Amino acid sequence: MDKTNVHEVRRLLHYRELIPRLEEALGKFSRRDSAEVLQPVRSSVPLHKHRGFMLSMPTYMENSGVLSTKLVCFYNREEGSSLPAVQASVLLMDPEYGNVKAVMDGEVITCMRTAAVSAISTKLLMRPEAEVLAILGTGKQALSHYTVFTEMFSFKEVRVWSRSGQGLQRFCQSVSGPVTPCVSVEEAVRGADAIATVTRSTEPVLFGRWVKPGAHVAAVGACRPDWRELDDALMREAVVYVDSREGAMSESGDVILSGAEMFAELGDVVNGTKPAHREKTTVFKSLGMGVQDAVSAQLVYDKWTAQASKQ
Ligand SMILES: NC(=O)c1ccc[n+]([C@@H]2O[C@H](COP(=O)([O-])OP(=O)(O)OC[C@H]3O[C@@H](n4cnc5c(N)ncnc54)[C@H](O)[C@@H]3O)[C@@H](O)[C@H]2O)c1
Ligand SMILES: O=C(O)[C@@H]1CCCCN1
Repeated sequence: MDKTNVHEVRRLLHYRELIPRLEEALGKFSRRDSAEVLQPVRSSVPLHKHRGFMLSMPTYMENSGVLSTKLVCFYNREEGSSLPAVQASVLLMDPEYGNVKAVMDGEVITCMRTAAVSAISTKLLMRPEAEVLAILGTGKQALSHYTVFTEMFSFKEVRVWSRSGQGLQRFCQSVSGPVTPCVSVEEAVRGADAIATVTRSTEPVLFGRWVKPGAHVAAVGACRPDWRELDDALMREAVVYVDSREGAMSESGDVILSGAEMFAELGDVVNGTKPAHREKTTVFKSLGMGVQDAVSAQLVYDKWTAQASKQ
């Protein structure tokens, strides 16, 4: 298999197949069994001139025979820039021979697996009677979060906020279901039961004083140790879950700078070794993990080879 392009990955990847695999992978990761998942903290190279970073995300799942690495560049672009904020490729390798089996587009994988993991955190940590979802940001992640959240849950209202009026308009035109555009973050999140923060902000946009007690926040942006999306009050009041403790300690400004305690990894909740505090305000601080890309790429590869062998 050579280069699998964006359209091919989009055609082959579906949330209904991806979500159970990701949930299983989160559980495996949190067991810290090196035969299940070996995933060192990713390395990061700053691209100062272009206000970006390159991340290298190797992962080995010995028991499943999956060896992969994602290479991803992300940028803190000016608003309105036509250049992409995130570009990625995923390499799948044969662990015995060391050859590359597939190189595939990583942008769709990044969008879908990140939104799917936020949906898993929301499934596990949101109150069952939830009615209102708020999405902060209107970029690629906002779209994938809208798609999977409206597929998985039955919210009565989905609100969205963007600091860019144009972005808000584009988002509302491109989604297939109902959405309420909001002019301020406060208007979007007041009374919301679930909130997804998917911005490129480097300073807090979501403040604890606006958040309904018992709400669940899936915090996806702010992936640098000095970047924030959530304020100290929210971080300290909420029960904080992370994807990886090591990752959060090295990369999450919201965790490091607030001094908030990390209660558990999402995988601990999947494994039943830590409780899901649905009754409390919860934050899931997502940074993204190589194992999420590994299982997503393997799923694409399996479906691609199964189809190719029938032709
Ligand atoms: N946790 C993960 O696994 C993961 C994966 C991919 C991307 N991300 C991060 O998620 C964020 C969104 O990614 P994307 O691909 O949707 O980017 P994008 O560029 O497509 O969208 C970014 C959105 O943030 C808004 N924005 C930019 N600067 C802002 C500011 N200062 N305040 C408020 N809003 C601002 C933009 O208007 C836009 O709506 C980025 O920070 C990215 O690094 C995280
Ligand atoms: O895990 C990822 O793929 C992302 C890419 C962009 C920055 C944060 N992490």
